Amino acid sequence: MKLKRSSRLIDMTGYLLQHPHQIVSLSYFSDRYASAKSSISEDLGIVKDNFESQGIGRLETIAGASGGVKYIPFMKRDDAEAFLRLLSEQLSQSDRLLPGGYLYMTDILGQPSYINEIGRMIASVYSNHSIDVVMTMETKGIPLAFAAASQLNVPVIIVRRSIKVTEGSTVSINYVSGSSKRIQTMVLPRRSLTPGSRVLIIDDFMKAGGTMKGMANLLKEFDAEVAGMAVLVETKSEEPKLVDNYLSLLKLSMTEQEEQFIIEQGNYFQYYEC
Ligand SMILES: O=P(O)(O)OC[C@H]1C[C@H](OP(=O)(O)OP(=O)(O)O)[C@H](O)[C@@H]1O
Repeated sequence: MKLKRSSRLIDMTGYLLQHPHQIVSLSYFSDRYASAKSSISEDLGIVKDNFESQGIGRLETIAGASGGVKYIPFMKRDDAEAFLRLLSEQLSQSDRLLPGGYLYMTDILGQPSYINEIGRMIASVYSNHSIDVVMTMETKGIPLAFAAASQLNVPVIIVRRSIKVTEGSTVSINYVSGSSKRIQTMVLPRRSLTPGSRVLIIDDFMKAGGTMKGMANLLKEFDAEVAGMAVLVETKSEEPKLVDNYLSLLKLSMTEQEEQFIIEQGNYFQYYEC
């Protein structure tokens, strides 16, 4: 369809935002808008400048016959800090503290506007880590995993607590979740991962880190590698954690009697590169 430049720019922006981490050729846009590649190239320059000035992300150019442009979602630091302040304020409501040092977050995990921003923050850190798959443990980590995976344009695999007849042959391991101090089981269908896959592990909450460690150990059974670990909230207690090199957006600190708590910034910005 032949469009004037302003309409092309709007449609092109929408298309790129809906196809993160995917190479889109100039020929595709040239055909889509019945416009010369030189015009498309100028359009993409305008979109690129706007993405970067607005902190929406980056537009990478890939040369060669199979080249084109690729939209890389990226949240600029000011926006990330502002969002963490908002999230921290929400999670600091006094009635959120649960027995056992947990935090009630189910409402946040069910709110797409929050989940999408958290996904974008995590994807901003791992956009150039060659992630093949995002992995999480049922249940509360699932929305976070999908939000990050959609921004990274990779699939999600979900670790289950028990064998499901609907998932074919499976690999299972036992682990100790520091939270419960009980031996628990992790199960993943054998066909979930190919050897050598680079996996980003995501969860909503980390206490002792046993769940994250279990998922990292499960990957060894598939000859896959941990390319990153990210949690929304970690606890300040239960140090040292059972895993290292994980990213947390927020940190929960409690008084001795576990009656009062504060939400602090996690270690996110140690991993964040402008
Ligand atoms: O760091 P750890 O000491 O291992 O604890 C973190 C676990 C515990 C909690 O899961 P649960 O609330 O037990 O399970 P679900 O996500 O299904 O609600 C959380 O979602 C992490 O997966």
